Amino acid sequence: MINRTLQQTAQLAGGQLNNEADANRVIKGVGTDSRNIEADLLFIPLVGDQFDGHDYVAQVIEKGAGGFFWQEDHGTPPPGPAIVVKDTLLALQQLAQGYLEETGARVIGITGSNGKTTTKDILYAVLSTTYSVHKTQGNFNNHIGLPLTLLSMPESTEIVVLEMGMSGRHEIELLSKLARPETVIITNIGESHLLQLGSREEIARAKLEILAGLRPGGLLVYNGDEPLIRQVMNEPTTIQPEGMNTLTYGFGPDHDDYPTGMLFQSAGTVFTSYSGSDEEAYRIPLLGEHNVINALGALLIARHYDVPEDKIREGFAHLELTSMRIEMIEGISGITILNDAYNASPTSVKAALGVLESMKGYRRKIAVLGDMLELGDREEEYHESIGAFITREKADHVFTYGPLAEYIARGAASHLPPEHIHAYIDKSALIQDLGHFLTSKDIVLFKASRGMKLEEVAFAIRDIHLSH
Ligand SMILES: CC(=O)N[C@H]1[C@@H](OP(=O)(O)OP(=O)(O)OC[C@H]2O[C@@H](n3ccc(=O)[nH]c3=O)[C@H](O)[C@@H]2O)O[C@H](CO)[C@@H](O)[C@@H]1O[C@H](C)C(=O)N[C@@H](C)C(=O)N[C@H](CCC(=O)N[C@@H](CCC[C@@H](N)C(=O)O)C(=O)O)C(=O)O
Ligand SMILES: Nc1ncnc2c1ncn2[C@@H]1O[C@H](COP(=O)(O)OP(=O)(O)OP(=O)(O)O)[C@@H](O)[C@H]1O
Ligand SMILES: C[C@@H](N)C(=O)N[C@H](C)C(=O)O
Repeated sequence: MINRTLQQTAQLAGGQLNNEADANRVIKGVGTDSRNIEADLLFIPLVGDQFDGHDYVAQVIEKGAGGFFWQEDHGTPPPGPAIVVKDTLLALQQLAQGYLEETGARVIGITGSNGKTTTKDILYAVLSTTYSVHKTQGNFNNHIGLPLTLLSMPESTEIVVLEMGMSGRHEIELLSKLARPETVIITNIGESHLLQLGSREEIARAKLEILAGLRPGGLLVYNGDEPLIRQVMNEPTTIQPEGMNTLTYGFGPDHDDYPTGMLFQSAGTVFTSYSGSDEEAYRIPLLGEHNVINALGALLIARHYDVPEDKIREGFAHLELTSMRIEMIEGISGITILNDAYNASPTSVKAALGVLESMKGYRRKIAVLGDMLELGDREEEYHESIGAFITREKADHVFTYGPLAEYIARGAASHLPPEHIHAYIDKSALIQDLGHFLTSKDIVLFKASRGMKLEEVAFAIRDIHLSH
């Protein structure tokens, strides 16, 4: 994490030290929440929708904070190690950019509608076998989270892997220009945040903003099965760096890397892929075709960074995936849970149902699906189409949760008999009925948008069924 004097910090952030006597105080790390501030941290008070961080500066001084930013439009700063800035958010971003430049860490940026976190975790595992690597923690992927990620980076970091998220245009452009990546990857173009963007073409344009900060001669790796990426890349308004190189991955031999075989096992996937001249075999502790595709993207980048093949396999073997991304929970009562409840969009729900379909040897397959949010004015149509996608090979029963998910139930009637379709609005009723419904050797998938907090149902079922 950043470790600088207040004088150095002020220079990096474009601020002014309020008291020269504080010039040589040292800050070790930054924080934006007074409730988590510890001694020596730099407190950065952000002005948010609910709170103004400036109201908590006195508290952080009492806690022994190493210093704090103070936005100049908030009047005179309270006594203490203050750095006065025009805008605390901009100062956070500028400090992060300056620190990144001083460390010299090489930047890999990841964006896409689905798979950013998964691909980040895969890349981190593989690159860490060979380099000192830092990565986005959790889902800190926006105009606040990305700078905080950079400022938490050890000085010795060689490569930093940054998730770049968006729910509107020009958000990724800001992140890319801040981080100046040398390599970027676009995982896919789905439907996430369609409400704000209006079309998949606009989603693609938002994702291609990642090229705005790509260094000259930089590398773009992308999912070649998504035609919108190449289409938008070739639009005259799309910013591209001079000498940009590209690599594609996906299904089929017209990509730089593609799977030639996949074997789905109970707790992982074995796949062979063809890249350049050789066909190589790998195993990932992940489920689903979509995670093979995520792994292919990471493979291309790992080879670009000269990670030896044996180290790539070692990285795959030690991969630790962020929770609630097709997370398998098995228990002594014989019920298996697939917790994929972090978020949901039509593309990712179809991917998850594909995983359920590939699972063999279970008595019944049950899909518990909640509302998919932020899909715009065609949301009901999207939900009904997911229902119609559920064949008996994918699920024997479907439980829906939420008002939009009732359209999933409606669509499910295309293939499932009415007694196999169960719609709920009340979470506790769902927990109770599902808890009684599930029996040994059932496998149950949970998937819904973040706002539905469907993991609460998954954890309740776990606690009912897997603890005894
Ligand atoms: C600014 C901030 O960090 N807010 C967090 C805070 O929100 P809350 O509403 O409670 O407070 P305010 O924002 O009003 O507070 C202002 C500051 O005051 C601090 N403060 C408050 C009280 C107090 O007693 N002391 C204080 O110091 C406070 O800490 C603020 O700094 O808490 C929420 C609950 O924990 C947080 O969720 C909220 O964080 C916001 C949303 C945020 O952006 N956090 C980033 C660090 C981040 O990266 N969060 C990611 C999620 C990012 C995300 O959603 N990405 C999108 C794509 C990008 C969309 C883009 N348009 C966008 O706006 O994000 C995606 O789809 O992935 C995460 O946490 O996972
Ligand atoms: N390549 C992919 N194609 C389709 N769906 C995917 C893909 N990768 C992951 N998913 C699905 O998307 C869900 C979220 O995965 P992940 O967190 O990696 O995506 P993300 O892009 O980081 O999401 P967010 O933008 O919300 O942070 C997973 O649980 C899985 O269901
Ligand atoms: C939480 C955010 N990353 C996201 O994915 N939002 C959509 C709407 C979801 O939760 O499905």
